[in-house]
Amino acid sequence: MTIERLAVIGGGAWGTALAQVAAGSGRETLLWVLETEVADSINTIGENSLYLPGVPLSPAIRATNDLGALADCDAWLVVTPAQHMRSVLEQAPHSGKPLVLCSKGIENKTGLMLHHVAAEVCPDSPINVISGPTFAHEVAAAKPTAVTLACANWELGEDLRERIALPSFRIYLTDDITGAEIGGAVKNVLAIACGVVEGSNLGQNARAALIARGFAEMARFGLAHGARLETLTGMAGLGDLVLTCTSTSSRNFSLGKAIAEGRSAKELMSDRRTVAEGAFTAPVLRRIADEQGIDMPIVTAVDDLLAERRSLPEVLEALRTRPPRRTELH
Ligand SMILES: NC(=O)C1=CN([C@@H]2O[C@H](COP(=O)(O)OP(=O)(O)OC[C@H]3O[C@@H](n4cnc5c(N)ncnc54)[C@H](O)[C@@H]3O)[C@@H](O)[C@H]2O)C=CC1
Ligand SMILES: O=C(CO)COP(=O)(O)O
Repeated sequence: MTIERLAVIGGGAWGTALAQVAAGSGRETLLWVLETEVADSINTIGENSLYLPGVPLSPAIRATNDLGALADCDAWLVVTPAQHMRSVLEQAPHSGKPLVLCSKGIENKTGLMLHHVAAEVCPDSPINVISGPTFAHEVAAAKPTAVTLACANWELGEDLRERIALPSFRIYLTDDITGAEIGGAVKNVLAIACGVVEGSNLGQNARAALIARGFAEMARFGLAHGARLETLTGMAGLGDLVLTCTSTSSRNFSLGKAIAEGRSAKELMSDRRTVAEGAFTAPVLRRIADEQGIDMPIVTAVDDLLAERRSLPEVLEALRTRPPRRTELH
């Protein structure tokens, strides 16, 4: 199928940056945003001054608050916070259009991965996923970026790639939707843990060890759910893990750092406008891992810290004194 008119659902930093990509070759792109002031700011001054300030946006982007306006578009990039995806899709006029899920998380109340949520709400739509190491401000500024596009079928994947890719936005195709989603969801929790290491001044050796052991947790969880290791070692897993575990540009990393510096997790969460998905993913990921007997000590530690169930010295001591495994992955 020819995909010409693209819509982006969600006017946070990432939705706005993806609209900038979709409009990159001057093609009209519709951006649904929740807040009227965000639509006004994009349509009048060409900037999303609330979520992506300082980035001049393409004039080919038109913002709307009306979900009904999406009916005319050929495919939708879905970029709401994970916990709001279901309710937004339920109100949108879907009718078998391809969806590309770009959010990272697991639905807390059901434990479902986002492609399962989308399939429940939009049963006639082919569901696809974009994931990878993609700080929104860099993508919006056309800095070189590569992502994984996981597709329901190869032909649709090629059509979507053709429509979305730019020289600065390189797209690798796969059919491993589960792997692409798990990589993006799990790395957010691990980025919080790396922020804790940074804020606790534990050093770069400790951070590298945490990235490696965190990846082992991602791989154990992913493989148990049918993900492929090649996906988890690619953009959507390891690539994104490295990005967000090494930079204060990551909201998740910064959250962990602030907790280690003595701020209360609950206070930090209640104060924020932007989303740190790892805080919502940690409890549900831990719950699923516990139910399925998947060993995820770093995820468990993050969940306990966020819920203020254990103190920072307690979780660090528990991680430090775990008996070493015979092999690294199992
Ligand atoms: N910012 C980034 O660099 C990247 C973000 N992502 C993912 O994209 C998703 C969206 O994140 P951002 O665009 O960064 O958001 P953001 O943190 O910049 O903004 C928050 C967004 O939440 C929306 N929101 C708040 N309450 C809502 C509700 N009740 N219903 C629907 N929407 C509501 C706001 O309208 C706004 O669009 C997340 O899953 C995130 O993990 C993925 C890759 C990169
Ligand atoms: O997912 C991201 C980059 O790939 C953005 O990470 P944060 O949500 O931690 O800022």
